[in-house]
Amino acid sequence: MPVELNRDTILRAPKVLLHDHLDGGLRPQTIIDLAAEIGYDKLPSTDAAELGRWFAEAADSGSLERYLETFDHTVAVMQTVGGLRRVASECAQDLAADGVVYAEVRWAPEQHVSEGLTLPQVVDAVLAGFADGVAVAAERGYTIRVGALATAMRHAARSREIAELAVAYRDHGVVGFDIAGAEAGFPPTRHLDAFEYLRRENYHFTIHAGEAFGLPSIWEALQWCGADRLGHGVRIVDDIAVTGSTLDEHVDSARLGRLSQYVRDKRIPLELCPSSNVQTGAAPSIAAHPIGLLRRLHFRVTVNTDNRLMSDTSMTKEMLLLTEAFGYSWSDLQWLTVNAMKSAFIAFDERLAIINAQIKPGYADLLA
Ligand SMILES: O=c1[nH]cnc2c1ncn2[C@H]1C[C@H](O)[C@@H](CO)O1
Ligand SMILES: [Zn+2]
Repeated sequence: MPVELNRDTILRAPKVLLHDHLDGGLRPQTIIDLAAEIGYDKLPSTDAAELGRWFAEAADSGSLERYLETFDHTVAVMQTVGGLRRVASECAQDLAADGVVYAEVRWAPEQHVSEGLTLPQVVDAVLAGFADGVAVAAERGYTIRVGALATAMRHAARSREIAELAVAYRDHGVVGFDIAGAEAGFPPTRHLDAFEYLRRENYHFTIHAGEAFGLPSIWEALQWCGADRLGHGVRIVDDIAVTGSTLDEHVDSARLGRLSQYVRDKRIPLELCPSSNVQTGAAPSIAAHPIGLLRRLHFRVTVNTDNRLMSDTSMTKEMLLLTEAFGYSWSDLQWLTVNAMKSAFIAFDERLAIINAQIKPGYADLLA
C-alpha cells in the first residue's frame, strides 16, 4: 500500500526546485532584523506575521509589474555581505527542511550593489551563505545541494557583464544564467549579445518567458536566444487548440501549433510556478492552471515555487495544491521530480547520482 498523500508525507518526499528567487524567499523576521541593522525604515510592518501577510497580499495583484514592486523591500535589505550571507544560508536551510534535495536559486547581483558592494563581493557572499546553510542542514540530517543562477534584469543593460560574471564563477557554484523582470516591452532579444556569449562558452541559461507576455516571447527565447529552459513558459498553451470543457476533452482534442510541438519534441523544460501564476494573472486558478493539460500531453513539466515569500508557498505546498486539483499520485510527483532533476544545469552524471541515490529510493519508500 502506498503511503497516504498529505502535507506531512509530501514534506518527506525528495523534491527538486529549479526556479526560486533568493530575494523572493526571505523569512519575514530576517527582513525586519536586517532593516533595523541598516536603518531601512520603509517596511510596511515590523511585525513578522503581519509583514508576511503584507507581501502575500501585495503580490496578489493580478499584474506582474505590481507583483515585482514588492521586491523593493527585500532587495533593500540585501545590500551587505552579512545580509546576503544570512539570507542565502536561511534559504538553503528552509529548502532542506521542505524536503528539497537539489535547488537552483537565482538572484540578480546587479541589484545588490547600491550600497557599495562589488559584483564579485555579492556573489561571494551568496555562495558562502549557501555553503553555510547546506552545512547547517546537514547537521540536522538533511542532504541538499544548492546551485546558484545569476540573473540579469531585462529592463537594464548589464546582461553581458552578468553573463561574464556567471561564467567566471562556473566552477564555484554558479551553474547558470537567467533574465527576469517585467516581460512586456523587454523582449529577450535585447540581450542577444549575452546569450551568444554564453553559447560560445558552452554555458547553461534559462529565460523568464511566456509569463506576462505570450508566444512571441517564448519563440524569441528559444529560437533567437537559445534558452535551455523556459522560466514559466506557461503561455505555451496559447499555441495548443482544444475543444470541450473538461481536461479529458482538452487532452483528446489537443492540436499543437508549430512552436508548442517544437517545445514538446525538444523536451524543453518548463519551469512552472502555479501559485505565482495565479497571483500575477498568468493563470486563473490552480485548478485551471495549464500544468494539468501540459502534464497530460507529456511536455517536460517541472513544479516550482518562484517566490516563497510573495506566494506564501513551499515545494510541499505547490505539490499538495496539485494533488488536490488534479488528483496527482506519488508516481506523478516522482515524474515531476525526475523531470526537474534531468533538467538541472549541473553535469549529467551528477544529476543521475541524485536521481539514483535520493529521488528513486525516497519515492520507492512512499510507493511501497
Ligand atoms: O515571476 C517573475 N517574473 C519575472 N521576474 C521576476 C519574477 N519573480 C521575481 N522576479 C524578479 C524580481 C527579482 O528582484 C529578480 C531577481 O530575483 O527577479
Ligand atoms: Zn521567476
